Amino acid sequence: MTGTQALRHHDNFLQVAKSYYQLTKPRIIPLLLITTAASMEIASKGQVSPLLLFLTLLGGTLAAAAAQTLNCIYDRDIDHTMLRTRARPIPSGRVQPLHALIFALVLASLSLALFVFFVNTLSGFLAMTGIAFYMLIYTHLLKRHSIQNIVIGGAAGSIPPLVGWAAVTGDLGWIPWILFAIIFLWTPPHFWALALMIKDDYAEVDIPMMPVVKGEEATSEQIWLYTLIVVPFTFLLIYPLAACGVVYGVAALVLGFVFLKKAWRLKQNPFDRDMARSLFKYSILYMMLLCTAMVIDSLPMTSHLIATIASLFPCS
Ligand code: HEM
Ligand SMILES: CC(C)=CCC/C(C)=C/CC/C(C)=C/COP(=O)(O)OP(=O)(O)O
Repeated sequence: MTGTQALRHHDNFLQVAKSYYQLTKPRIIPLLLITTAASMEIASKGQVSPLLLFLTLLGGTLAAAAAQTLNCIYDRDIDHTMLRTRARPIPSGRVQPLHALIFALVLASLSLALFVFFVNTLSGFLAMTGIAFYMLIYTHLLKRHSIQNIVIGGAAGSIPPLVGWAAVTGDLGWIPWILFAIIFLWTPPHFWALALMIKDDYAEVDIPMMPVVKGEEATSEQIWLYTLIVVPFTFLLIYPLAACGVVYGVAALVLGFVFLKKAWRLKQNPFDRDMARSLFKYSILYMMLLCTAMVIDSLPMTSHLIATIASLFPCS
């Protein structure tokens, strides 16, 4: 092989690797992992073993990547029509659906093996349930047929904290189910804000997303209602569950206030796409910071620090 041929070969390999990477919709995965990590830190009171954390996040990454790849195969027809998704690897012809299917099966098998052999069976079972729910319930049954598609489908994206909790404790309880519910209730404001921005795209492919079927006013009203429920819901982790403390409490209060303010402003201006964009972006920041606060709150160092500060202000 000449030098030029070797270089071309190398470039081709990089292009193929990039296409497979894009099949996994990699930008969404970090937030799924942050919710998993937050749950693990709460479950272990901030003392999760770094190896268990690494293995669980790796297994979660592989499962989420498999789920997204399967979704790319199933939705290749509508992805081809929509502007936002047209350049994805399958609709643009860079990856054959059969090759993508093999890739997804390999990722899912690696994830299951990793969970079962190095973490535990329950976490593996939950991760596989996440893939199955996302594909069968959301992508197949609901996405193209029900206006409640992302409300019910949101359960798939809410499974990662259950995986994290199960990885640490081997079972489930109230706290992980409340984490599940927080993400479940957060999903409609997260997604419908985006759907308001790109309503025309969904209308073109006959996907019954809320803004297409019910219009901007009803959607922004629904966004407001879900935000109104999810923000108070986040405080259940403090009372009665006592899973989080003051750091999380302050974060949930401030972050929740801004979330409500943005949702309220959108309700007042349902046709303003900039406000919808602002709420969509904020929804991601909200979940990221809320989970980060859970992690900080659960670290033993934080409770020591708070105890020290409290001792400086003795009350008689
Ligand atoms: C049924 C539930 C959900 C639906 C339908 C949904 C839908 C979407 C869509 C269509 C996008 C735009 C992606 C793109 O431009 O390619 C997006 C972005 C995003 N979603 Fe969701 N989402 C859901 C749940 C979640 C969950 C549970 C998380 C994580 C906890 C999440 C995290 C993100 C992030 C981080 C982005 C931004 C990606 C970027 O930077 O481009 N989503 N979501
Ligand atoms: C535990 C585990 C493995 C869970 C996996 C759950 C999972 C992959 C959730 C992601 C939800 C999501 C970002 C949906 C995108 O909607 P869409 O597919 O309609 O987006 P699109 O319009 O961009 O294709």
